[in-house]
Amino acid sequence: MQSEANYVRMADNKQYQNVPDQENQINIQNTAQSTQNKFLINHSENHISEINDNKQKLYLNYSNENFPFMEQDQNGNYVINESIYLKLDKKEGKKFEWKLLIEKEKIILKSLIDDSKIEVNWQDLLGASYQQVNVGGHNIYKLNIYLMKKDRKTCYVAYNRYLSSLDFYLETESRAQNLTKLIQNYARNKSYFDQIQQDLHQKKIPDFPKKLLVFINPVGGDGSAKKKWDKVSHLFEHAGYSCLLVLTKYKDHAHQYVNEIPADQLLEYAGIVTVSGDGLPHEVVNGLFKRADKDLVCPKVALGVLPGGSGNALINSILHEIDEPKTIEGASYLICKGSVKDMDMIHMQTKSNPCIYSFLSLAWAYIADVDLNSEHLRFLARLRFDVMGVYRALFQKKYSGVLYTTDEDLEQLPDINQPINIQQNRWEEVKERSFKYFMIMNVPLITTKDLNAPNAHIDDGYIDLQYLESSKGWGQLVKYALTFQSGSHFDKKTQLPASGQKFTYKKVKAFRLQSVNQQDLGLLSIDGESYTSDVIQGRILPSILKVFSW
Ligand SMILES: Nc1ncnc2c1ncn2[C@@H]1O[C@H](COP(=O)(O)OP(=O)(O)OP(=O)(O)O)[C@@H](O)[C@H]1O
Repeated sequence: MQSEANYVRMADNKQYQNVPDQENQINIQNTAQSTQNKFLINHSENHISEINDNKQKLYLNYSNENFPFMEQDQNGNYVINESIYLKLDKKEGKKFEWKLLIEKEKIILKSLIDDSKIEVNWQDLLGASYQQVNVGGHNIYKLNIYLMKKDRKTCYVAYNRYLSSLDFYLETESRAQNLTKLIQNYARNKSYFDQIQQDLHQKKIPDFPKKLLVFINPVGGDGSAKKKWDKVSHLFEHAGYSCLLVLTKYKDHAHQYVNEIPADQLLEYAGIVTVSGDGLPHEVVNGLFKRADKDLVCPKVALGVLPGGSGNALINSILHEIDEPKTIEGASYLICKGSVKDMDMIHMQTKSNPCIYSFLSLAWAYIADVDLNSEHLRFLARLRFDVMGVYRALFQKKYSGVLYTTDEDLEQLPDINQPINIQQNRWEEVKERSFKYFMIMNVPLITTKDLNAPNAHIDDGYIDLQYLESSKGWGQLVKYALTFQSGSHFDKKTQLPASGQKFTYKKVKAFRLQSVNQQDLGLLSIDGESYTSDVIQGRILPSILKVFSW
């Protein structure tokens, strides 16, 4: 598979290479020349006494060793002894000694000279790297601790995650390397804190699974997915990941790739990332779940999405649910943190396609029309949905179909070639057979920003169903079209359709939609991809897909 792919392998552990730091070298040298002996601190001479405030804390100590070690305090808690660092004030050329404490929720850097203290919440910690720098003729090691704090530059701009770094200096490479690994491990997984003691006891800091398989769709959205990746790839390096990039060459390339790659190779990856709209993750998920060994690989490989297309509903729904910035930096940060969550999917079925895995939605009638008939407006990026949405709300169509739903858990879908047996599984049939709007949702957002299903959650075990029968009148679709983008078609308190809205809203476990006359139902959009059939049915598969989230 790999020889066919147009791939670029990023340098593994690039951050470990020696990178001369010209700026610092010049600034530091002025003072270091005169204070050379003092500058390179002798760790054993500067041993700092233990700090014990009865909290569970880790104190790093490198004295006489290149490896931090731990010991038990008088309360029986394990502590890792303190270490000494230099922080250099570039402007004034001063040097400061600092120590590093790692706690379960945060890293604390304390100055030994004054009361200065820097606290980094685990939640904002991205990773670390080190480089060799030459200071006053001595090679020392610059350690960068990377943070990505949630912030807004001005009140007019939405929140984003911004990269910053804290720079410290260490005397030996093995100290810098060990500490880099330790911080990268801890940044990815808070519970690594509990394991640090054991690792240090055995003088071994493990490498975490740090390979990602990244698919980039060069033709998705406005065609800028590769540029978008280039803008954030350094964040993945700072977090310690190495990435195999695959630029997709044709539709279904990613599907085929993940479907055919041998399991042992696939399991080397902590996750699969797409830089695209929703089409490429749809391919990846279907390629993965249609593998014969899906029960082995799917629980171990997580899906991450970087918004790089015109419809980015999946990643924006995930970010929406955890209140993270809906930006490529926010999405990158989410993947870098490495936490994984179980998400629901819907197993959908048409007569010609017995198994379609959907993580987003099924649109028919108005929305399918807007989504799929706006392909010729692709040059407008996400604006294409707005332009087509207004047009179709003004010039409305009616769509015929028979709709069945049930809120009972189904072990499997009914035989698609047989009529639904209403007596079984509490199936209900909707009386009216003409609709203007029909939407099945598994996530809250229908596009990059439209909050169509504010009460749908990625792991609630239900399908959100909304539909509007034709008998409800022309004005109802216009009212719906004007409000569904903001989510104000729902009452926030009751979580039911807002006053004046006449669409039907239900949480169901399974559905079937079939044509009244054996003809095609018309356009069906599953996760934004086009399908046609005279019947489509689906059931919820709770918590089956691993996605990067917390
Ligand atoms: N190299 C390629 N050439 C043609 N089509 C491709 C290629 N790579 C991926 N595709 C297909 O492009 C379609 C759109 O992809 P993607 O979701 O990334 O972009 P998008 O513009 O946001 O579209 P969507 O409307 O689905 O959100 C998908 O169906 C995908 O299978």
